[in-house]
Amino acid sequence: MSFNILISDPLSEEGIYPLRQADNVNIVMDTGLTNEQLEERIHEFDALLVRSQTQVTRSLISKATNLKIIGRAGVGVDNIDLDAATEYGIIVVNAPNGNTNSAAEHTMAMLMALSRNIPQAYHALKNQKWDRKKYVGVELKNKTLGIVGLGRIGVEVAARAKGQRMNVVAYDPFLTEEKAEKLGIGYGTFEEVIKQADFITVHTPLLKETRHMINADAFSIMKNGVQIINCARGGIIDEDALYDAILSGKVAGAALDVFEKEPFMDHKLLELPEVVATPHLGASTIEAQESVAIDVSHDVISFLNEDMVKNPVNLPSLPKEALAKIEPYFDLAEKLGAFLIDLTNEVAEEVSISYSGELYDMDVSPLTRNLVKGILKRHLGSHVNDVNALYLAERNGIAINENKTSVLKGFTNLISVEIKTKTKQRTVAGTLLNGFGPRIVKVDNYRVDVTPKGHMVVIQHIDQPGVIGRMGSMLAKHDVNIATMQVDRSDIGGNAMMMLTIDKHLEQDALEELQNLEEIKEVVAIDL
Ligand SMILES: NC(=O)c1ccc[n+]([C@@H]2O[C@H](COP(=O)([O-])OP(=O)(O)OC[C@H]3O[C@@H](n4cnc5c(N)ncnc54)[C@H](O)[C@@H]3O)[C@@H](O)[C@H]2O)c1
Ligand SMILES: O=C(O)CC[C@@H](O)C(=O)O
Repeated sequence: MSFNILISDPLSEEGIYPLRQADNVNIVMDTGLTNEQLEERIHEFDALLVRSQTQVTRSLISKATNLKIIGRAGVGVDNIDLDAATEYGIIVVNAPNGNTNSAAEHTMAMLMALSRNIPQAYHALKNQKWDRKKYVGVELKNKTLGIVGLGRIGVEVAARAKGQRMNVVAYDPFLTEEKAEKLGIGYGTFEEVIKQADFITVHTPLLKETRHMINADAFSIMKNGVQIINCARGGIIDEDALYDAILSGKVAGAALDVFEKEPFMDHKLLELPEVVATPHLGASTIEAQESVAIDVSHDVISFLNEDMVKNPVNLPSLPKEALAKIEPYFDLAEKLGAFLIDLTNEVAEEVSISYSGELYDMDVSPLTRNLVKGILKRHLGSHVNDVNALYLAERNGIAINENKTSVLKGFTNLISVEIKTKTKQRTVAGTLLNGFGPRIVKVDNYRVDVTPKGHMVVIQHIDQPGVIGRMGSMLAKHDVNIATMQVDRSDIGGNAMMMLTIDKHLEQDALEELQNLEEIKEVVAIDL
């Protein structure tokens, strides 16, 4: 199978070497497409690789009928409509580590440029002004740097600032006392941190909670003469409030690499001499660009060829070891879902999944997604995948319940699923037999032992002599060969279930003939 890949933002040529090496991809690098041109062409591609310029909007995604993966060569994915990608079953991957160092170094460069007025002094000198008085700066040593957002970049900035002999104090909802101690920094609430800082640098993503978190209220509690740096995302700082705070003298300087609207050119902030600015250059180093492009290229190739990614954004990712443990169950989970929906032959309203035995200690979320995928594919088709299965279940009003228990008799692991539809309630349970693969071991209250594969027939009947013989001859009449047969019953002469695996699909006429036998209550053909 070959794949078409579009690269719509400039990516490092060395970085996309893994893509160039793959023999089943056709790469189109076109970084000059307008939004309209992109929308016209996007259906041609299986993968789209971007940096921060291309706006991957809902409208674009809705036209991307063949798109399977969007790769973001960088961290921030705010130029990608993640909800739309998830809904359309398109996986989004990023390169979260490749530019951390460069972004941290750029932050330090901004901090130093700001504290020593380097850009302003340089600009004056270029304009024939030798002014040593005007550009007196301040030392960083013994000043307090407040870091808002102590993730990958925040941590690196903290280490570098300590190297400058600064006191570092940070706020991050996930920052614990132990972590702060280990890093040798102080910590506090948002207010506590921004109140005591001489310099404040933000390193959060742009989220609902972080949009304008540095606003007029925040400025009002900061020290007079505070200096602010934003190398994270435009919008974390309220630009109008920053402008006012600089004019009022509250803020002595600001260094900005990112802006609410980019490109950022005709803005009143740029007219202020206290503002130092770069055009979103935090990740613009040869090393970072190569590294993010390599990471994202590897993920795109391995997703297209093997369905595996390291850095998914719209799918929870598991550590390698945890994934290796849970992966063997994927097929069983999907098959149980598919089996159950064929058995009920009605749209699901509620699905309750119980994981037992050794599954108790595992992160089973990928199994739930696979199981729900198996259920939904029957009515929603092949566009259901791991990315959108839970979203589509929710959108279609299907409640998904999940529970775990460590207690289990007989098997080492068991997945039991109950499905409720408008008129039915059915259950199936399956296990992964060590060395033998997946097995269905229970259907409703009947015990079976069947590999969930190929063509099956589930027959509910009355337990009485002759049924099996009559059924066998009827199937023979339709040239249906029985591969395996299992029978279980509730009690002598009561209800019973027969489960057959057969060598071909059971046609409707054969199914109806079976159904017409007096002792038979229900016949369901299942093809997995
Ligand atoms: N200027 C550039 O070119 C450039 C380059 C790389 C990254 N970035 C941006 O830098 C930012 C940080 O990147 P990262 O790789 O360190 O991300 P990260 O995910 O490792 O860290 C983000 C941190 O922000 C914290 N956070 C979230 N909400 C918060 C809140 N309300 N208050 C305080 N902290 C909060 C998170 O807990 C996390 O620790 C992102 O916005 C990213 O897009 C910019
Ligand atoms: O692509 C870029 O240069 C910017 C990347 C940066 O903003 C990021 O979030 O990784």
